[in-house]
Amino acid sequence: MKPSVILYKKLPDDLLTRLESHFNVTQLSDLSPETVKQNAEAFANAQGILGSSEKVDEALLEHAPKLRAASTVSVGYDNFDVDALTARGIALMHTPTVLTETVADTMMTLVLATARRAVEGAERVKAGEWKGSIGPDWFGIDVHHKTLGILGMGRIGLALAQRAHFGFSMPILYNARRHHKEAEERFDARYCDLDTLLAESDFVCISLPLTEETHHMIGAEQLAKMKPSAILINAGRGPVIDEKALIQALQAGTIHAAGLDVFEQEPLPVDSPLLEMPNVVALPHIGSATHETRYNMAACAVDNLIAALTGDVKENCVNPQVLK
Ligand SMILES: NC(=O)c1ccc[n+]([C@@H]2O[C@H](COP(=O)([O-])OP(=O)(O)OC[C@H]3O[C@@H](n4cnc5c(N)ncnc54)[C@H](O)[C@@H]3O)[C@@H](O)[C@H]2O)c1
Ligand SMILES: O=C(O)[C@H](O)CO
Repeated sequence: MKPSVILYKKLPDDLLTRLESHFNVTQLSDLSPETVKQNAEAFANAQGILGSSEKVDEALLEHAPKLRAASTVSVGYDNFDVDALTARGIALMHTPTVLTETVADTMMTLVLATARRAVEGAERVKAGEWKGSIGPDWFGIDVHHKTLGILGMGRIGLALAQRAHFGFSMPILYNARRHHKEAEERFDARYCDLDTLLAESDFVCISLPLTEETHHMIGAEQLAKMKPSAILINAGRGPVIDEKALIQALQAGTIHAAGLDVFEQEPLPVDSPLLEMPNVVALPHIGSATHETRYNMAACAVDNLIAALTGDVKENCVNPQVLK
C-alpha cells in the first residue's frame, strides 16, 4: 500500500504524476480548520503533506497523528511550528538553493526600480505626463558605486552581493550571525554591526528569515539611524520591518524610499498608506516567481517528500535530528 499524502498546492502535471507514483494523493485547496474538518479521514491517514504558505501548528498536527514529513515549496519556513514538528518526529523539508539567484534578481530589481524611480516614471508616461524634455522632477539617484548593506548574508545575500560587486561596483557592508568568508574574499564585503550598516549604507537590503530575533528588527529607532537619502529593500519577510514605523519614516522623509516584496499582511491591504507613496515600489511577493524557478521549487519539494518518506534524506531537512 502506498503511503497517503495531502497536497495543498497546485503542481505541474508531470510533478503530480511523479508524486502519485509514490503516494495516494489527496488534493486540497488549503489547510484551514474547515478544510481539515471536512477531510478528517485524509488527515488521520496522512504520512506526508506538501504545499506552501499555510500555517502548520500544533492545532493542525493533532488531526494528523501519522504524519512523518512536511514538505514546503519555499525556503522560508516561519509558517511552521518547527518545535512542534520536531517533538512529534516529523521531518520538515524545504527548498533552498533552487531559488537563490532568482530572489537576488528580484532584490536588484527593487534596488534599481526605487533608485531610478522606474515604476513612477512608467506610470507618468502612461498618464500622458511626458510632454517634453524631462527635468529634475523625473530624476533618480545612481546605483553604481553606492554602498549596499546586506542584512542576512546567507544564500540570497551572497547572490545579491555578487550582483552588486561585479555588476554595479558597489562597496558591500553586511551583518549576519557570523562572518561570511566567501563574501569577504570574493566580493570585498565588510562585516559590521547593525548600527554601522544602517548609518553607512545607501541601500539597506533585507534577506533575513523571520524568527523571534528578527521580528521588527527594523523599527523607528533603526530607521532613524539610516541616511535620509537611503533606500530600504525587503525581500526577507514582512514582519522583519515594523511596517507602521516604516510608513511614518517615509511620510516624515526619514528615509528616501522603499522597495518591498514582502509585507506584515499579505496580500497587502488595498488601503495601505504604502500604496499612496510614489517612492514605494510594492511587489506581490514575487521573489522566486519565475516559471523556471517555481517549477524547480515544486520539483524539489516533491523529491524532498519522496526522500523523507522513503528514509533517503540527503539534504534540505530543517530538523535533521528527527531522522536519526
Ligand atoms: N521574497 C521572497 O519571495 C523570498 C524568497 C526566498 C526567500 N525569502 C526569504 O529569505 C530568507 C533567506 O533565505 P536564504 O536562502 O538566503 O537563507 P539563509 O539561511 O541562507 O540566510 C539567512 C541569513 O540570515 C542570517 N540571520 C538569521 N538570523 C539573524 C539575526 N538574528 N541577525 C543577523 N542575521 C541573521 C543568517 O546568519 C544567514 O546569513 C528566507 O528565510 C525567506 O524568509 C523570501
Ligand atoms: O521563502 C520562500 O521561498 C518564498 O518566500 C516563497 O515564495
